[in-house]
Amino acid sequence: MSSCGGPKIKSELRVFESPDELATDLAEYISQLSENSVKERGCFTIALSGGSLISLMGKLCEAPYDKTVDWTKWFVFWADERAVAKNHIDSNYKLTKDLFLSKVPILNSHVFSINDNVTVEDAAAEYEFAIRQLVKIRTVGVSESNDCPKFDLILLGMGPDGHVASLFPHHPALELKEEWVTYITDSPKPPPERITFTLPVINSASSVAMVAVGEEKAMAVHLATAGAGENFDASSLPARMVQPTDGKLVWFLDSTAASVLDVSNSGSG
Ligand SMILES: O=C1O[C@H](COP(=O)(O)O)[C@@H](O)[C@H](O)[C@H]1O
Repeated sequence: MSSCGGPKIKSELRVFESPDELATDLAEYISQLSENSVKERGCFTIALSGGSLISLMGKLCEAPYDKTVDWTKWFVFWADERAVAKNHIDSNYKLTKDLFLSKVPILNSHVFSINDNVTVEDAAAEYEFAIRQLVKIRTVGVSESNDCPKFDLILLGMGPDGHVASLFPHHPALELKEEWVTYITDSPKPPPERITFTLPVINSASSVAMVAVGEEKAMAVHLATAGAGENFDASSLPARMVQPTDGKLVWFLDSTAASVLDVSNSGSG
């Protein structure tokens, strides 16, 4: 692995020869954060996305983590979900259930999936309400700067267009300041209806991990992590708007996703 501090945005870049090496380090990283949160707060709140990220979490289900992670202290959320039934192939919940949740002993009552039986508008409102209740009892922490929920870790994938969760380039949802969870009905990537965390929630997390593999992500990775000119339109690249206020941002990249990284951004390896 080579590692370097990101440029203008306070972040760490971890670059791996292969997705397999990335997955090994990602499992260790998540396990360490879990251990720290359980020690400090008695629980670990993690918000997941969909896509390729979930298969890259597979090593967490294997030794030693299957035994060493305190799974009973985990509370699982979704940073975004597609408006499809939970057994639909496009469901982020189904993906996570099949590849991760079915393999580790996380309590069912600690899994906060998004309602697939109501409209996206209602599902977003219901999800925000549920998170507000968990913030009140401090299962989910709270940001001191803006009263937003402070998840211990938000794991994000990124599309080749730079979208994160279901926040797409130039979409008005990128501007939301008060809402914690919102919905969209015009996703450029199918399915069109989705529910998503807003940027204030993502940027209030204690840790955000951005995971990207594959050459088709290389340009978006470069633009999201490089220093940009004053005229750069941030809303053209939502991944660039992920800038935790008090938390830490770590990029996990394979060598192909990192292939266009600005060399002037690379620090010690
Ligand atoms: O639609 C989505 O896409 C992104 C990226 O997916 P990937 O397969 O290109 O890694 C994902 O992070 C998001 O959760 C999902 O809904």
